[in-house]
Amino acid sequence: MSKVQIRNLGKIFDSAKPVTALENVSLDVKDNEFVTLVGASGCGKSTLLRILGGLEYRSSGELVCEGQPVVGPGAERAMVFQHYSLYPWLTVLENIRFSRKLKAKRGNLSSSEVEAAAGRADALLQLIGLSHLAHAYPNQLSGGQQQRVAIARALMSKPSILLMDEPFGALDAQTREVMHDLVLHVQRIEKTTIVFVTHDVEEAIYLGQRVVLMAPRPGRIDTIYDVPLPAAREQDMKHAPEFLAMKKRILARIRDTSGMSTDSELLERLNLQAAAA
Ligand SMILES: Nc1ncnc2c1ncn2[C@@H]1O[C@H](COP(=O)(O)OP(=O)(O)OP(=O)(O)O)[C@@H](O)[C@H]1O
Repeated sequence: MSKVQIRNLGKIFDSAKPVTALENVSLDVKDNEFVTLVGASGCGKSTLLRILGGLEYRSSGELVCEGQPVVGPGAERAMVFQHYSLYPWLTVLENIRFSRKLKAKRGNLSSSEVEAAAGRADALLQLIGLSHLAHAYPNQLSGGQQQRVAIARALMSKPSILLMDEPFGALDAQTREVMHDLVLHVQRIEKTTIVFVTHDVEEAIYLGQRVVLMAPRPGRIDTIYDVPLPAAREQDMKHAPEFLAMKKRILARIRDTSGMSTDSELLERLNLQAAAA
């Protein structure tokens, strides 16, 4: 069954000069599927994710999550962004528990639910390997550690859909690899459906069961690739011929659809102009 159904979705930003950020986008994301979105800058990846998260209105089309039309943010959908946005005045554990605490304060949680929530926060801390830093503050953590806390915080309300916008964009290559395996592990045990935006084609193939390639002007879906790798990913798979062939194909298609010129004649002209200046 589809967890997310996107039908003929469009988005026009009504600025002085209207921008068609998305046109006629249709996509089904299955239960427990991991879908990655890639594409040239400005093709509407973040806009699509924000619409899925209910943070942005669509201009046209339909969007259904778990059988319900999306009209705003919802507890079944959680978002993780590139910038960790932790509360600096709260400890790691308090950051993770934050949303539950708010609910409890508002009287929306029974005492047994509060207890269960405390247990879940501890379990999430263990899962992300940061139990020893439970009482540290965000400024005492590395970027990778902060992003692990942000992921745990997003998972705290047990969302069935996790929307991730370049979550590892600011991390170094080694930390990213650790984060990739962590997020795959989380998805396996929590059975979360994940839609993940990235600029990094290797990351998109390693994580995704399908890679959705978008193209700009107007933002649209260009090609959907089924990733031909076993479900249980291992870092070595990045060197497999089918992985490398897919990476090459997707990179070439991004270049073709980006609208940016790599034309040698144009570069030559720039060189001549620079020399004449
Ligand atoms: N608030 C806004 N007002 C006007 N135009 C916007 C707004 N947000 C995004 N856009 C435009 O919509 C288009 C899609 O933007 P979006 O950020 O979704 O692309 P993206 O694929 O995520 O880009 P990148 O990979 O560079 O982050 C771009 O042309 C952008 O300039």
